[in-house]
Amino acid sequence: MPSPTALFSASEIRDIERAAQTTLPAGTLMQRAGEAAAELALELIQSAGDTANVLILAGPGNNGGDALEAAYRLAQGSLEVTIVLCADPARQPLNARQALLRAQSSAACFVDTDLRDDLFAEKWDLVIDGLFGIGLTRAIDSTVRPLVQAVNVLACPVLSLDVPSGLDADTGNIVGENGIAIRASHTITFIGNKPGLHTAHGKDYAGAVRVASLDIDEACFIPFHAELNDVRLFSSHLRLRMHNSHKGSYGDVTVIGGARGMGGAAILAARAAAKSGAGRVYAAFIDDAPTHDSLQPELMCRNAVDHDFASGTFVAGPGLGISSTARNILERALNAQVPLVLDADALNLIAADTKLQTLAARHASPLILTPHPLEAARLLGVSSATIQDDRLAAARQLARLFNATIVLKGSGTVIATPGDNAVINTTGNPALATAGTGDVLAGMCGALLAQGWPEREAAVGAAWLHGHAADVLVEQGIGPTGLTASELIPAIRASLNQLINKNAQHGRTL
Ligand SMILES: NC(=O)C1=CN([C@@H]2O[C@H](COP(=O)(O)OP(=O)(O)OC[C@H]3O[C@@H](n4cnc5c(N)ncnc54)[C@H](OP(=O)(O)O)[C@@H]3O)[C@@H](O)[C@H]2O)[C@@H](O)CC1
Ligand SMILES: Nc1ncnc2c1ncn2[C@@H]1O[C@H](COP(=O)(O)OP(=O)(O)O)[C@@H](O)[C@H]1O
Ligand SMILES: [K+]
Repeated sequence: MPSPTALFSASEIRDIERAAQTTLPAGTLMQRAGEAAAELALELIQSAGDTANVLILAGPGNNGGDALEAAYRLAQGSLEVTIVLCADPARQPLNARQALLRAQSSAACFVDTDLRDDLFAEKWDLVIDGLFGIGLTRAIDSTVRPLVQAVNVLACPVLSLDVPSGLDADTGNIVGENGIAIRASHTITFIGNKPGLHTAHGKDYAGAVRVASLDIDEACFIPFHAELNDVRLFSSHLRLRMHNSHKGSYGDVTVIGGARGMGGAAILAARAAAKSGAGRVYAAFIDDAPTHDSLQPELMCRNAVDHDFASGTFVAGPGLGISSTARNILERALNAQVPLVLDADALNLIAADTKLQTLAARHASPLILTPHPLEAARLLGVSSATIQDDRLAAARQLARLFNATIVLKGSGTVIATPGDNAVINTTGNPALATAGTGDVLAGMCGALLAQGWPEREAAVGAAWLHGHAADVLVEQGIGPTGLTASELIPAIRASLNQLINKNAQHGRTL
């Protein structure tokens, strides 16, 4: 078993599969996949009793073979198993053809796809989707499309095998132009976990993901290049405070931003930095600075032009604007050899200015960039659709270009650092889709850098905590609708303290 958080591309899965097959009798992996799928199916229909009605859709390739193996097993008991075979048996791969023969020998009932209307008038307790897996190369065509549409409006659980049919396992996008995909409530994915189940459309289409490694020998697993976020990735920095410490022990953060009309963005980032543990926080405003933040008077508010850029950690961008003053202040920050987080308009200014690009790429201290897809698109000179087409590739490309840690935000935030595995964040939800939550994330990254966390751990830890705080708030009924960025900040503080306390060894600072 590889690490439970490892993610593999479809081509890596095929390599592992090939290595495993050399030592196993033909059809073994498919039989194991069918067995694991049948096991989960039984869990999902537990409440429906022994006579539950299960509809199984089997496609033309090995994914269909997995479905037929599952059908064969489920039909051994008292369940009503109905199979729709969307394949010409003469063209099935050998193992899938064997699986068909076994399913045909069972009590499962085969129905014709033409009987679709009757089919979907039935009440199903579970649908198993084995139409297509990682072999889908083009949009699901008109023969299967109506079946997918019909499944997607059913109220029962839908279990996809390996990947929801129609979803790209590498990118989380729908395969092909005008493609369509099954929206599953559960996905059982084989051999190893896949990035496309966790980013872009992945979470919406895959539902709850379970990995069945099919008992493949550990030696067949190749090193992985992407992984799911996990507290273990940053836990060594979740340290209790030394008693003999002072504000200088936890670093200074300066947020540069807050141009006229956008002062709130800088304040949100600064408040988030303070509540994520920075020792001192400055809010350096591009235009007129307020005397203070009356809700958070600890913040030191001042005009950016008067600020000293020689030391501390900087978060440039929240509400920065794109004025020439903003540009010149940003240049000063890029020239200073200080840890730096770049967000929002700092990224837009850099995208439009080759000198700033060079300065950013040459920045010798820790550097984190936190673009959303449109900002990433501007930095790479492409459209945001191109970024979303392959979020992992885009984040990795930006990491190489700027020799920095990139946090490509959105559903399944991707964190990429040169020379290291890309990480897909697992926490967070659409409550975060509201103005200002990105400013909060940038402030958090700054605070963790200021407390001495390395850039990758700061980015990965900030993304995890930011999402976790939103998850906790939604559980409490504060969101998803109407959660505000301000409300997120105290929840982040609570999550951070909980993690630190949980991680502390018998109250000792290690
Ligand atoms: N091998 C093993 O040991 C194991 C494999 N495993 C399982 O195998 C899955 C991969 O199987 P796979 O490679 O056969 O591909 P799969 O996803 O079934 O689809 C390919 C078929 O679809 C067809 N097709 C493609 N696009 C189409 C379209 N738009 N519309 C219509 N047809 C289209 C394509 O036809 P063609 O492109 O040749 O015309 C071909 O017939 C994997 O996800 C996992 O579930 C597990 O059992 C573990 C062990
Ligand atoms: N659907 C979602 N699921 C998870 N996280 C999300 C979702 N939508 C937005 N977020 C998170 O919310 C934040 C939004 O940041 P951003 O778009 O920069 O907003 P703003 O600039 O208004 O602060 C990011 O951290 C992003 O990952
Ligand atoms: K499938």
